[in-house]
Amino acid sequence: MQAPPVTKYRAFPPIHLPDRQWPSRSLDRAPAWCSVDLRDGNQALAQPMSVEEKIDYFAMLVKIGFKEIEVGFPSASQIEFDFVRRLIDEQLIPEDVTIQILCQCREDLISRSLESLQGARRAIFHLYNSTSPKQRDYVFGATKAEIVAIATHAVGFLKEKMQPLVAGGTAIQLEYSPESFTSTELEFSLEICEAVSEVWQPTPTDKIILNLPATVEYATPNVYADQIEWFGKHLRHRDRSLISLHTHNDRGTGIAATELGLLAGADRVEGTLFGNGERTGNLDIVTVALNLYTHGIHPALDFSQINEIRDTYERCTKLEVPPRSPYAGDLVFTAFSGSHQDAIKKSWPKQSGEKPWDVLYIPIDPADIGRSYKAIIRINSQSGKGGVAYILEREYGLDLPKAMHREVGRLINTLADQTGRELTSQEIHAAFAAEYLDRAAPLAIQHFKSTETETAVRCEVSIKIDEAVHALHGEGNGPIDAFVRALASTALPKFEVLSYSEHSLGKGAEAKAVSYIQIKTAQGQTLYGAGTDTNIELASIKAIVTALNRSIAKTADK
Ligand SMILES: CC(=O)SCCNC(=O)CCNC(=O)[C@H](O)C(C)(C)COP(=O)(O)OP(=O)(O)OC[C@H]1O[C@@H](n2cnc3c(N)ncnc32)[C@H](O)[C@@H]1OP(=O)(O)O
Ligand SMILES: CC(C)C(=O)C(=O)O
Repeated sequence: MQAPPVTKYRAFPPIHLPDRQWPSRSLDRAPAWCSVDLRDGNQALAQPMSVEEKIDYFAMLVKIGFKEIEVGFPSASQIEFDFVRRLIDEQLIPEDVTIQILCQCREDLISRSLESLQGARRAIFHLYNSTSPKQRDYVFGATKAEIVAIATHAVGFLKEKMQPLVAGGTAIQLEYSPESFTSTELEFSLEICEAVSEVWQPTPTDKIILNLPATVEYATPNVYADQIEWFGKHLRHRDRSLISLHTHNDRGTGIAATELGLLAGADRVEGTLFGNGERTGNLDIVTVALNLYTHGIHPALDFSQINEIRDTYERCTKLEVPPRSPYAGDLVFTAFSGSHQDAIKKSWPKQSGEKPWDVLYIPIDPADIGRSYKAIIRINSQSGKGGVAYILEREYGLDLPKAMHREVGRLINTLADQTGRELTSQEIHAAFAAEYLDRAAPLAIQHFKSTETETAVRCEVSIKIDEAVHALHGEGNGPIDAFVRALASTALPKFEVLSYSEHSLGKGAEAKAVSYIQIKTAQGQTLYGAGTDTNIELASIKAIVTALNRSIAKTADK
């Protein structure tokens, strides 16, 4: 970083809006929502979704209740085009849902996009061109007048070329985005939007959508609100326009900017589930919608099964919802700290069905979105290794070493995938025990005894390998080392012990030791075994044996 003074970057200039109204307003209704997951979200994925994944994702968006869904950029690629065709040809678009497509202001792309829409009942045709001084200069090498002409020419071209489609029964609504709006002079954004409207000729019953994007977030959210309020105040035909917000999250305040933009008078919000999108992402619609809900405003989107939604999202995007992501993250309904747990425990019983939600530290009833306060112990195919380790520790006293979490997590995740439902803690423990504690083949320890000599530890071992019993002995710097050396005399795979940890399990006469041992085979495979016994040495020996049994089984599976 540059040493002070920081001259490399400049502050964003404030907006002159002395009579701004938005700071004293409150949100009192849900905006119109438009999901751009399948376009802005998809275009930001290293591996864009397949047509099948897009179909699944679209069905989920419909189920959530989105009435406007930007489904892609059909002139960009065959896959995007084919997806739009499938939606239309297979009649997958419900009556009350409008698809939206994005297109640059270029004739060939407009024509191709219109082709993709043949037979649709309705569509929002979303045209954009970038308007900021830097974009005008670097990307287009064009004057303001030329930038306006790019947009108005495209709108005129669209209006003319869409006539056969319209005559065939497709209703087209125009959305225009002055891309890089927040970095554009407000007067120029207004000028270009009005020029576009002039060509399109919207009416109060057939409005134009003017989408004002924070293409890259450069300023604090209050600046965005000022820009939106300024734009709405100065727009000539406000009653013929819907003002739409489209924020990104470069400074981490995309959600705040959207909420303030709504206070500033916007009608509509574009965003994605869990904020997927370019760079740091788009606005997270889940959060804005549930923020409204927790203020007593129904968002008209249904997130009552948020785990399922997250599951489809993760499967289709190959992204993960971070554990601290509002509402949907694994850990957001989990209190680890004692004072939080105490306050929750005390306030929860005071909650009655009639009263407004008031449980301390939990701003939303987890049940409303299909979650529970014990979310960490709700393990399904979405759950992480931390949750599995937490359950094994909390319910069974098994304090797995951190490095073991990943492989145990994977084991449980596979099981959850296979069952396709949430797993109970008993099922998780049973799966852990079967894999790590009770694996008694092909090796089974029958007898182990160690004795200390003056210089080393010596062990006598009786071990079953497949069905044959072997008597072995070895010497090392401790019982584990001696056992490893004893096994070296057999035909078993060679390995070394990478890590070892143990703790006691239970108290008093019933107490046992549990031991976790990580081995590395000569082939470079690293994996854990675990063992319990009243004898601490034997617990470790059993852990080595299960690690070896697992290794042999995995090698055989390959
Ligand atoms: C902020 C956003 O997210 S906007 C959406 C961005 N999304 C995408 O770009 C995903 C899909 N896009 C694509 O697949 C491709 O960009 C295509 C198919 C649309 C176009 O491909 P190509 O023409 O091969 O390349 P490319 O996008 O680089 O085109 C750049 C040209 O378009 C011009 N251009 C860029 N945006 C626009 C626009 N909105 N309207 C008109 N012209 C534009 C550029 O000035 C440049 O012109 P030049 O060739 O005279 O220098
Ligand atoms: C096309 C526009 C709306 C866009 O995606 C952006 O500016 O981020």
